[in-house]
Amino acid sequence: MEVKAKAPGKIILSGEHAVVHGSTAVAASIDLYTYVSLRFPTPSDDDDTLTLQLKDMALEFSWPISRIKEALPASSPLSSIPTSCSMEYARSIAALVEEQNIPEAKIGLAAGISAFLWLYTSIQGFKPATVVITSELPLGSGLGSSAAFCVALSAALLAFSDSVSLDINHQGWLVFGEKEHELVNRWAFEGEKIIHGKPSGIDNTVSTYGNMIKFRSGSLTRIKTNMPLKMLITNTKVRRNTKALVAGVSERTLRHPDAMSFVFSAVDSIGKELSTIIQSPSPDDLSITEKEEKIEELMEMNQGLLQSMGVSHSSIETVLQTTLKYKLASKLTGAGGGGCVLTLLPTLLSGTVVDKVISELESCGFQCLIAGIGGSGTQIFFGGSS
Ligand SMILES: Nc1ncnc2c1ncn2[C@@H]1O[C@H](COP(=O)(O)OP(=O)(O)O)[C@@H](O)[C@H]1O
Ligand SMILES: C[C@@](O)(CCOP(=O)(O)O)CC(=O)O
Ligand SMILES: [Mg+2]
Repeated sequence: MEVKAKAPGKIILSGEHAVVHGSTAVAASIDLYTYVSLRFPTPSDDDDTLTLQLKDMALEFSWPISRIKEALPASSPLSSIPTSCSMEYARSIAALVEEQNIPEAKIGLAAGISAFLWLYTSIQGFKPATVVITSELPLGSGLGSSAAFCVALSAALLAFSDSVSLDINHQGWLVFGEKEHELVNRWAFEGEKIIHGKPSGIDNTVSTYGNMIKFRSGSLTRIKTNMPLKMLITNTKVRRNTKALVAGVSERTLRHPDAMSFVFSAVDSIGKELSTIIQSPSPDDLSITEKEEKIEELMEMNQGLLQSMGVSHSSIETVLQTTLKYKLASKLTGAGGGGCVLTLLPTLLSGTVVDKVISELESCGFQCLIAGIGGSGTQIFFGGSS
């Protein structure tokens, strides 16, 4: 029995960090995916282990099922309702992760492996299986690799659970229905909590549903748009950790509650205005160029507010200054502190300018890509190959 699942990464057009504190944010899926394949052994395989292979990194982690049963609280009933990982369970999982001797340079993976063990044992219990992960997303760069990982994992695990009933004979990639989407999203959020500490839920939500969304306090509004949005994504290649950056903003908020509440409120207004512009039918009173100019201004304002939250970085500032030379507006995307920067590429911008700005950014050691925006959310595929 085998199932594959895929889930996309994302860009946040406005509102990262502030969304954790209740502000409106706007995000879109991108056409870079994390893939999870889940296979249960047949009795003749005589395999009684749970194995996690991280293919891109050539890493494999494996636990005898007897060891997992010994380490984790025996009375963890399989739950059809997504539940949070208790402190006690988290400690037991941490012991299982520590035994794997993760290379020091890859210690950031411990959080992802813990989320894996939580989601696996909560949805599938103590069954042997092999789970293989591959990803087109850079990890820890603001493109939502943690959410894509949790969403694809939850989708694969739920595909073979009693909580959903699916046509396992379906040919090709299958899109979940509303009920399954909700379940995947809620489980993925529990995984994100293990990785991020205090996630807003925007990343797992846009990875589950795809397209473009407006998100505020846990609820999503789908954004319908005919506007062709083209963004250059520049990866500064400065790795950072979302959990630490989110905690840093919370600490600043505790120190300066009044000032920060104005910052969050300004970000909220930016998100609302941005979604109105993106959704306004074309052609209307605003031409595409006028809309793009407004979006550029909102992006610049959002970047200024992110800077005042303390999540910019010298590498991000270099990208901003470089793109500004070409009169292009940019903002960081995701948690900041390094990671990726978005630059709006207006419809009428010539290819020559795009080539020039990319080559200047690349000469600084950054990596540029133009991803498709607003594609499909999570999907599953029954059977061996896709
Ligand atoms: N393909 C993957 N395999 C294992 N762990 C992953 C994978 N993708 C993401 N993760 C986990 O998520 C962490 C990165 O998440 P985060 O700091 O939120 O950055 P981002 O979500 O922007 O990539 C990694 O350090 C790892 O723990
Ligand atoms: C900073 C934040 O708004 C987005 C984090 O995105 P990423 O993990 O850096 O891709 C956190 C959140 O909303 O959960
Ligand atoms: Mg993340």
